[in-house]
Amino acid sequence: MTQSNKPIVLRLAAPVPLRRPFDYLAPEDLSPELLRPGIRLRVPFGSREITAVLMQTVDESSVDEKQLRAANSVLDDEPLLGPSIMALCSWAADYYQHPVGEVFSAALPKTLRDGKGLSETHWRLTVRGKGLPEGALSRAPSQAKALALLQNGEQAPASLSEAGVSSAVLRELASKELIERCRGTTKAPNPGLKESGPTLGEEQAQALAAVTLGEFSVHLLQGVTGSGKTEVYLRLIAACLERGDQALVLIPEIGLTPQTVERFEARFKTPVAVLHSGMADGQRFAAWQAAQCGSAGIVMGTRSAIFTPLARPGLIVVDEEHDGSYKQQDGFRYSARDVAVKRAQLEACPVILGSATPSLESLENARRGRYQHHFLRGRQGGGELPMLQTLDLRGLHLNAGISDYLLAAIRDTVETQGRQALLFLNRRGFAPTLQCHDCGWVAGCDHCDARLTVHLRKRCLRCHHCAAQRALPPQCPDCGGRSLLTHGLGTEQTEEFLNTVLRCPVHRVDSDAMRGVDAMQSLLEVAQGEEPCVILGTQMLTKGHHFPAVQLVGVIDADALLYSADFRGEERMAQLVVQVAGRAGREASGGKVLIQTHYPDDPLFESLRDGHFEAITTSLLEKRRSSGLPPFGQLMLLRSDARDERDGEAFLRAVQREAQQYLPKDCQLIGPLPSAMPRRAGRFRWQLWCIAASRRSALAAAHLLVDRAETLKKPRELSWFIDIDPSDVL
Ligand SMILES: Nc1ncnc2c1ncn2[C@@H]1O[C@H](COP(=O)(O)OP(=O)(O)OP(=O)(O)O)[C@@H](O)[C@H]1O
Ligand SMILES: [Zn+2]
Repeated sequence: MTQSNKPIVLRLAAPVPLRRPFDYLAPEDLSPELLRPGIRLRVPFGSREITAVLMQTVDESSVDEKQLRAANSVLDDEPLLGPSIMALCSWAADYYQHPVGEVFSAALPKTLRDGKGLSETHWRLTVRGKGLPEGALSRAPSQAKALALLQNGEQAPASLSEAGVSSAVLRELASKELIERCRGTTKAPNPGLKESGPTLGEEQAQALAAVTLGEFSVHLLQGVTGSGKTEVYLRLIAACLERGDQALVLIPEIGLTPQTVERFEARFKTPVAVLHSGMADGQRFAAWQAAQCGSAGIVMGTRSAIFTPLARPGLIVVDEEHDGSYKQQDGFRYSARDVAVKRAQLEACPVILGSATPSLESLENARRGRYQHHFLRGRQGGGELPMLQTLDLRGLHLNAGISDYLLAAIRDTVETQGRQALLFLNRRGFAPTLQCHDCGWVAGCDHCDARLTVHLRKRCLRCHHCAAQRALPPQCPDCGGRSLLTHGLGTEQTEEFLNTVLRCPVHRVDSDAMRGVDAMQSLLEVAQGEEPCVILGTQMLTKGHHFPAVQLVGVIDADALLYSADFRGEERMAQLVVQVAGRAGREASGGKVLIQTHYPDDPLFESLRDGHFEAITTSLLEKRRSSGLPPFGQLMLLRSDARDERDGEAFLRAVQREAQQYLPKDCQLIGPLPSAMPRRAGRFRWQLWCIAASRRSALAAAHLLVDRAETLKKPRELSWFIDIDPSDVL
């Protein structure tokens, strides 16, 4: 009992871009028991009304009480977000130095952020239905069956339809007022299996046995493509469901295809709730609700699914943990993989990070004993890993980037053996440069420090860094010369060349050709169909898809990957080569990978050739250690972005000056430096690097930098943000 008449102060996460919670007074005559963290309220904000989440109630506000406004209404009688998600969001807001209200927004689907209520998705008996005398529906057996099922309590439509009850029957019963809709409440998911998996191999069984459900632990499952990692996930999920718990499975952006979902649905009886950014609000809301109420035993999704509340969390899986799509690149810049580890700790459950090519961060955590490291060294079904071979390009004649040797290998694969070849080239378009042969003019972007890429098919020039696009000029705009040359390579050009020399179809897979989900889907169908063809593409090819009939993999320009300005360039290149190589000949043996390079003696290629991914990561980790870069130092970037060329630098320099003396001793500020592309979309970009030797000082430094940046006067035109653990520094 409160003695004084002190009003209750509500501390709320409001969806506004400010790095602090907001205090409000409780709505009048509201029973205090209703004010539980995790409920939503409608509150006045300026002249608007917004939906905010209650973080906690406090006795006293830091703001003068007379200034506090009262909340208008309470939206939920039960918290939508449980204590662990609440704690996760608060942790993430602090760790990533991001406005707390926007972080909480990541945990709620749009429908709920807009203030609408949970929908009534389940069916239950009405009072009338409960009191129905036995045998009353003997002439309608399917209705009687539905009633019998509902005697055990409410049911989700999915489990009713699985039991053979159609929606027509449900409608009929509802019209007789025997059943009604209700909100789903927490229930144990159906642990049943539709099919049992294969007998596990020894290494799989060892990995499985090492994971104890019901307590926090982190496992790094490292296994080449096709080694049976997914099978280990499936067994763990089965054990998790058996305990009455739910499993959360994260998949990279492009790996989440109907095939992936089908594989899980084929194994388990429990519904699989799927969440990704391309879904309509309604679908997303339904999946969120199935996760939150516990009716879906498996929740599967891309990056943002990591914030989905679960009624009974028991296991988290992050597939292809090294994948770049787990890091959000704008707004709330979190890493879903890292958040997953934190979440597992808060939920007291195990988390499995799986990959053929783990990130250096995870490998180092395993080396230090923070993560348990399990290996799957052999491929399932005996399919051998393809042989890797470098092809010395020095002095060789190239056609659209392709050497005669590679062309012969492609011909042999598709025309002689009737198999498929997969070619990797990380540049879309026809050519990255258009130049005038007479005066040397080069087509550049007006808004970026970048050249325009030639897209011959669409007869245009495009900037790959901003939205700029213009028609292909018939002559040089500077001197009027008519001989315009293209330099460099792109997928369009290689596709065109291959079409002239091969009789089989050439499928191009890049973001120009693969617009929409369906395009990728139909390509995968072609690949499954096993007709002889060439599949030519960018990054998009490397992720998790199965290409069973691929016998030859060609990496057209490995050098472009090797010499990147980003300190992660070599790591990415090694991951990429191993990942594309993994697409070859899973079912059949004798697959081959040809890597075209001018530097066949680079030690990195040597290790790749010998199949020593570990030798590469060991030497890359050594390099990182000596330079103090991640995972040995923690990196954060304060980035600015301004229309004026000097503003950004001046602002970051001022932040640096103000922060320097308060900085923890083991932190270092570097810069300000211009970004690798100093001007992009008409704005000048600068960055201030901060490297900290420990997590604790990193957090302190992040607070300090953000605090200074927020208080300093800045030109109106300038914007800034902090990127904690950035995945790219360009
Ligand atoms: N113990 C086993 N016995 C027989 N077949 C198995 C076994 N484990 C997995 N498989 C089969 O081998 C194939 C590859 O397994 P799985 O998809 O689990 O590998 P993965 O490592 O997850 O591959 P990727 O890296 O591409 O995701 C699948 O068809 C799977 O059904
Ligand atoms: Zn541009």
